[in-house]
Amino acid sequence: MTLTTPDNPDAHAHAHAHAHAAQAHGHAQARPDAESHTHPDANPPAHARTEIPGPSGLPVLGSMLDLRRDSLAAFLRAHREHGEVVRLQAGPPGLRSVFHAVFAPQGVQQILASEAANFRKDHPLYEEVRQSFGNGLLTSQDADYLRQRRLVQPLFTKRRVDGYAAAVATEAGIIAERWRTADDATVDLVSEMNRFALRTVARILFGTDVEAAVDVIHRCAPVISDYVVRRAYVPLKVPREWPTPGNRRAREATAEVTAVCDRIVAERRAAADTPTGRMVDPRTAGERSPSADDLLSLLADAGNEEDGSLDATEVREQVLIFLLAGHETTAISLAFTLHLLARHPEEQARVREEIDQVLADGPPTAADLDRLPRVTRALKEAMRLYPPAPVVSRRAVAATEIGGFRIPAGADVVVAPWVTHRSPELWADPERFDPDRFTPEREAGRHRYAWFPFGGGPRACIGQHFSMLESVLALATLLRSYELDAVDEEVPVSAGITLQATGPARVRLRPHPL
Ligand code: HEM
Repeated sequence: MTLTTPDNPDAHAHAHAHAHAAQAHGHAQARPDAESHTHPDANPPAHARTEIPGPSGLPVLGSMLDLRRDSLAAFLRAHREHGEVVRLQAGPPGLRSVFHAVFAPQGVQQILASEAANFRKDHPLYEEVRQSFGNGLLTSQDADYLRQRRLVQPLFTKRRVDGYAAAVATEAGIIAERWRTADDATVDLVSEMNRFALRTVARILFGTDVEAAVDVIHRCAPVISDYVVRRAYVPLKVPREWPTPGNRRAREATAEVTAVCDRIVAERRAAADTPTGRMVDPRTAGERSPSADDLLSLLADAGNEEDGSLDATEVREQVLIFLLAGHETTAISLAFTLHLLARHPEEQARVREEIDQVLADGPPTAADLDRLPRVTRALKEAMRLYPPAPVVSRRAVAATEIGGFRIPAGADVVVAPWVTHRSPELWADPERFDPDRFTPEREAGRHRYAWFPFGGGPRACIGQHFSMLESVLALATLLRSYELDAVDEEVPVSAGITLQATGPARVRLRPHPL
């Protein structure tokens, strides 16, 4: 897999220097990496076309209803009918919101990587996410972002991530055990994997004291996510303070998750003097065991520092962002991998054969990761068909050119793994589940941004290595214990902040002899 986020902590110093240089131009948002060249003053060449094609939609509402009803289908149709750069408009004249969608890998690379400094997280969707979930690593920009990323990066180096394998295997083992008592031997993968991923990220990043948070996040996160997405695309927003039922529901849900995060932080602070709760120096964090220097320790410690590297609100917001970003995405990729394998028994048998050959009696370890390429390929193919972050949004600072079209300054722009991953120009028979698309030979011939479930460039997912490890080990644990038959053939989806399964993905379980 091509991954863009460097594990090497040295990359920070390098990136930092770049970011400062970019800041001097007034647009730095990020930690540019080797891939990223900033063109903050980019002027599109005169020959760039200003008329961007796109659906005209309804005379008054434009594409609003299509986008509301099924934005993923609307994007696919826009690509099919209008090409690689499309202009969409929604809402009545005067209140119309206009945005651009870019589908070709070259354009995606420009937005996420090579012109990353010109494409900021100022898009209305990110503004709403920021207001609801706070200024954590996913949403912050500029100096705040650099500070936060430097602080948490040591938790995501390869060595640290390998150290999380035991906790992942334990949590996956708990799910496998739970399934032994499932009613009618049938489970819904969507809710099962949600629970697994939330418990796992909570355990790894926050220690073991988060049981209470699991239920609250489970219940409240979807309410807040729905609210955020609904607000992001309406031309005229009702102020958040008004006492409408929608505002009230979202406010109550936010208050609950905030209280839970505050409680987690407070409990850890109270335990700070005990040997297990000891705060540590983030500079030496990599040298210690995961339980003694998890995310919460790093954050709480930084929150204590006199130079104010993180204030109390930032600590809580970081906790919240990591709980959310760290579970829904992995959960959906796991659920769809298992469900696709349940729908493709021959592929499931090939994957299981590999697992049976590779795994010894005990739980899987990080060392098994490279020895399970078939499992990894099935996971990557599931993330192609069901990218957990189906759409990623930005706002252009300066005008630029993409694919021969002029993107104006201030334009809202989205890239959509959902569409690029299904483009017939890039993927033969794109709807077919075919894990062999991800053999090393076939991957080598592909554009870096033909497959980008983790985003790319300086703001690529910090959790990607962890998520891959977690998913492969969980798949190995579950598939070596159970054979799966699909009960639901199709699982309906919609685009929230992450991809949402809007129906169950049930499978029937048959114990697989060990
Ligand atoms: C299949 C699993 C996952 C997928 C598909 C995924 C996808 C993404 C994508 C597309 C982005 C970039 C968003 C943008 O450019 O606007 C991102 C960023 C991020 N993800 Fe993930 N993610 C996954 C798992 C995780 C996990 C397990 C964690 C935490 C433990 C995590 C934490 C984050 C954070 C904090 C960011 C912001 C990083 C930054 O801007 O520096 N993600 N993720």
